[in-house]
Amino acid sequence: MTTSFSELHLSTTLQYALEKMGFTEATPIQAQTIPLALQGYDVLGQAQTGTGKTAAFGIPLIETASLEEEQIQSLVITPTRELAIQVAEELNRIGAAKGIRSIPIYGGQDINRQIRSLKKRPQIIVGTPGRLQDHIQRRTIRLQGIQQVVLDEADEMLQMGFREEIEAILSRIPSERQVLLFSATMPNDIRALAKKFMNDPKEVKIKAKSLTIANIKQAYIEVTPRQKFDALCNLIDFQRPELAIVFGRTRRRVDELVEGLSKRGYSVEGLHGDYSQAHRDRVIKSLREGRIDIMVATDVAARGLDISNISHIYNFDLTHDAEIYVHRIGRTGRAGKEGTSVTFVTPKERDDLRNIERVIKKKMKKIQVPSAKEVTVGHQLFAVNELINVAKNKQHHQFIDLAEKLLEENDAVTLLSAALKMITKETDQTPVQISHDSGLRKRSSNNKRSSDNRRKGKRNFSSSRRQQRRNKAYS
Ligand SMILES: Nc1ncnc2c1ncn2[C@@H]1O[C@H](COP(=O)(O)OP(=O)(O)OP(=O)(O)O)[C@@H](O)[C@H]1O
Ligand SMILES: [Mg+2]
Repeated sequence: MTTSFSELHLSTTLQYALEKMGFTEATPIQAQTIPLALQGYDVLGQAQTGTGKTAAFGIPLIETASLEEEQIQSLVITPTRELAIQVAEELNRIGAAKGIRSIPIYGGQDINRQIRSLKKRPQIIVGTPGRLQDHIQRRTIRLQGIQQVVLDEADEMLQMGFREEIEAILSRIPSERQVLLFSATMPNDIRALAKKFMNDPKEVKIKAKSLTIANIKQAYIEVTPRQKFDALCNLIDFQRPELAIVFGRTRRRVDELVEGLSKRGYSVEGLHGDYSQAHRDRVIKSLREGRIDIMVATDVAARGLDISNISHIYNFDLTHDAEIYVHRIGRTGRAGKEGTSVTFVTPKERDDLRNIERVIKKKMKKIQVPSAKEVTVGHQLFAVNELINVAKNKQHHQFIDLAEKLLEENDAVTLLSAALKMITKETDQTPVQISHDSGLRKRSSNNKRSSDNRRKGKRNFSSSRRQQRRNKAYS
């Protein structure tokens, strides 16, 4: 059953904006949560990655926003800076026809510049918890006019140690506000937060067999740590992703992978918390615009990022947190597109893989790493296809005279095979050393991301500060 936006009784201005964006029908999470949010209920919304949760909260915010009121009306809180930028952009697209403006507010950007843009009185602010707190304390953001608060990826913000900031922000917002909370994953501690700060929320969970979306083909390979890098190159060469994200465990791993892949001739950039915000913005933009083919990232890129042409996710390092896994692979297969993920598993990590499969309720398919010979054949087939496509699309006319001349003195097979040799990518064997990584550490009872803790619904607050430091490292 499908729901059109007109059935949701949206204003014609908004329907027009959505049509212009190419949104013809509401996704299930939108169909179920938009009416509730428009009626003023608090909403807890859970749906798989890439299924339109941003517009599910964005549409009601914009529909109810008023152009007359000269103050901030809605606040959206996101865990990462990249996400704040992306969500503000999507809200601006939805709100443009009505004249509703959203601005992103995040750490790493000049605060005075942000203060100047706040003076232009946007109706919606999308920010990361730390920087929002900063503005609230400076009184450059005033909360008394806020009618709606959205927590996007609330579970991640708690995991990152932002509980204090979020609670502090929520406790300063007028109590008659509406709170909307969205994520693809809803661990138990979110419900505790919801109980404390939401008013009898309506819970909407889009039913699915698995936590992960069906249009992502999920595979894994078994490799030793030493084989990982060559396996990655072979997979990339064989699968030929349109755009790919490779997830590494640490910043150092990410740096080494970027260096190694560049040495082998791939067009690649890295993303992690040590880079300046300007660099991070450039990398995301390059990937969006297809100026690079591969982004290697820490989990800072695991949540919410929406780049439609990402066709492949490589989990170079396994995560033992099934929720992180869900979000990582969810960077592909968005808005109905197909995607592929390949997870690298060392012999020691087999149990962790099984644990993820159990939590997501889906088995991954074991595949073999393509051999060097298969990769070579793949390169050759690709070259042949390229050649045939150029011929089919008649892009070769200016070479016809030259070809005829060449054929007077040489035979066709020799010439054609020489041409194929020239356009076939050669497998690059440049030696690359990636530092030894001891793999996943044993789960400890102190680890907040440990599934054991979650199962018991137990939270470990004592490590909150440590976690916060880690999150700064991470974001
Ligand atoms: N009704 C719709 N019709 C067509 N495309 C849509 C619709 N709603 C959203 N989209 C598009 O789908 C893509 C994914 O949406 P969005 O980023 O909101 O997903 P999400 O559910 O928040 O995923 P994640 O859990 O990874 O954050 C976006 O490019 C968005 O513009
Ligand atoms: Mg999202």
